[in-house]
Amino acid sequence: MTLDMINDLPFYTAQSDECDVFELAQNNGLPLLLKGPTGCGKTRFVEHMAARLGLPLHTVACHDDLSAADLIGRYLIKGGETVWVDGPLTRAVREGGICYLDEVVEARKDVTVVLHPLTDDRRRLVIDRTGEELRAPDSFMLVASYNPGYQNVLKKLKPSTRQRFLSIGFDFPDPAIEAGVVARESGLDEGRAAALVRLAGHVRALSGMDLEEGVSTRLLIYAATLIAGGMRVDRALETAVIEPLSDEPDTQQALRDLAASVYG
Ligand SMILES: Nc1ncnc2c1ncn2[C@@H]1O[C@H](COP(=O)(O)OP(=O)(O)OP(=O)(O)O)[C@@H](O)[C@H]1O
Repeated sequence: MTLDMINDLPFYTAQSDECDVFELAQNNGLPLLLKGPTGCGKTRFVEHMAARLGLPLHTVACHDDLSAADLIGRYLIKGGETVWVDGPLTRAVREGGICYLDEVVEARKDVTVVLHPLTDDRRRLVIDRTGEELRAPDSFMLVASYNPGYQNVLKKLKPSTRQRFLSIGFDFPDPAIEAGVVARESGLDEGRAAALVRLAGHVRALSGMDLEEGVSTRLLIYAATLIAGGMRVDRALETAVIEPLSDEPDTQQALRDLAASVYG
């Protein structure tokens, strides 16, 4: 039995010293930015660390319609009365917990500016609508993630935002670690999980195709889950890897050829 299971923590295998960095950042009231491709474990890492530190976690999936009120809160009519309802950022500040802004680069710049007084030594959240100014408790931590791989020139974090965060670069784990993660999450045996990870290595090395990004650990876990459930490997790869990665017939064929070379 692993320590994670004993403590009932969300399962997470560290890639490097990211757990120590997170803990030091949290201890010192510093915000943290996680950069890396989709499905490589950033969210799981935050869930694991929040549980390990015993802090409540409020996660926000950022998008371009997200308003400052979505983060901070708004007045709502309830039973004929107007009541103030905290947003996830305010809840995290009040509770001294963690607020995780997933894909923060999707949020409008006027929203990210709300974060500025919270992410420097002021550590304050101003709630204009209620006239409150909250001082974040020492345990409060802001964590954000983004995927630099999308190379969307229009969507970049302002330097004044990104230079308020410590940053950790994530990538897909080393093959042995990734095979362990895939096996553990799907129930597939390590040998067949390792074959999926080998295929992933080839897919991630492909260049000049219409793949915006290599196959994620998340998709490998999907494929492994289908295989563990009794699906033929080629069908599982079609559904969990090839179709999700590309709509282009030529690219799909190239992926099938790669799979054939691994599974020969
Ligand atoms: N190091 C790891 N330890 C344990 N599980 C992992 C690890 N890396 C990836 N996973 C698994 O991969 C899945 C996808 O990871 P996660 O949701 O954390 O990705 P993400 O990087 O946050 O993706 P996105 O940017 O799309 O939100 C997790 O649900 C988990 O099953």
